[in-house]
Amino acid sequence: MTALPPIEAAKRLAAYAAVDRHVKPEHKVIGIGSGSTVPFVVDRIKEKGGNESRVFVPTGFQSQELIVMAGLNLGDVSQYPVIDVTIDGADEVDAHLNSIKGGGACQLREKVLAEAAETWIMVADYRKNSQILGETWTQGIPIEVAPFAYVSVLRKLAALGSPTTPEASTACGAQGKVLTLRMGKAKAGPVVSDNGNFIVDAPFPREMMLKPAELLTKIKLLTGVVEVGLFCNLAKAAYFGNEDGSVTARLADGSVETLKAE
Ligand SMILES: O=C(CO)[C@H](O)[C@H](O)COP(=O)(O)O
Repeated sequence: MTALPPIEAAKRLAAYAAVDRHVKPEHKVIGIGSGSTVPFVVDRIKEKGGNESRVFVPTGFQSQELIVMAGLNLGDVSQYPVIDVTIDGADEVDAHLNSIKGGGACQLREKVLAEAAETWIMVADYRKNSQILGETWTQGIPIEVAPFAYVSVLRKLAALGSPTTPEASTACGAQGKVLTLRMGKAKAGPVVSDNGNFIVDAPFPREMMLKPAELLTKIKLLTGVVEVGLFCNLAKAAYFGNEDGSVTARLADGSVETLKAE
């Protein structure tokens, strides 16, 4: 196997373990998530073969390109509303398999494919394996917002408790991060999602992050919010590649397995 930098190697370990466990020969419709871990998922699926009679459904532009470049059959969730298994990355996963997603601004399509899947699996490196959301992913919950409503949504998120000054953020345990409209890196102006919407990153007080499903409901009810990057009660398992070459598998029933390095 090619030598990779440690974090990339950890991502690959997680992705390979998840494919080996959850993509079964009888699975014909497979969801492919977004981010930098997912290319290893596609590599493994390609390597294992048997894909001629399968269809792969992407969560966004990046995964669509991955599927096409790998020579796999591309499908759409409107053609395949029931997916056998979707494997996706995550920005942080808590002790109960709730997660923050949307670091790549794909959370709307990612959630549609997570909910469409009989089995939804997360893959990540060890840095994402957390107890409480917001511990390591400090920039806030990614929220997809209708562009014309973003100022109104920012005001409502602030009223809900998302801090707008570093002082308030530090005081409430949100690690100094503030409510922000996500801006492009090589583009003037805001990040625009694959669906033409803006992304707001909203940190919340630690006590609110302890109850992610409750927080998700509150944010989702704000007019102008399209989707929230909190994924609660959806995952069957999460796989984390570790620095020592092992993989930690955390399952929905709370059990934890360590898959030893080969
Ligand atoms: O939610 C996502 C994109 O919206 C990604 O799955 C998440 O950001 C994880 O990415 P990576 O595998 O690069 O850590």
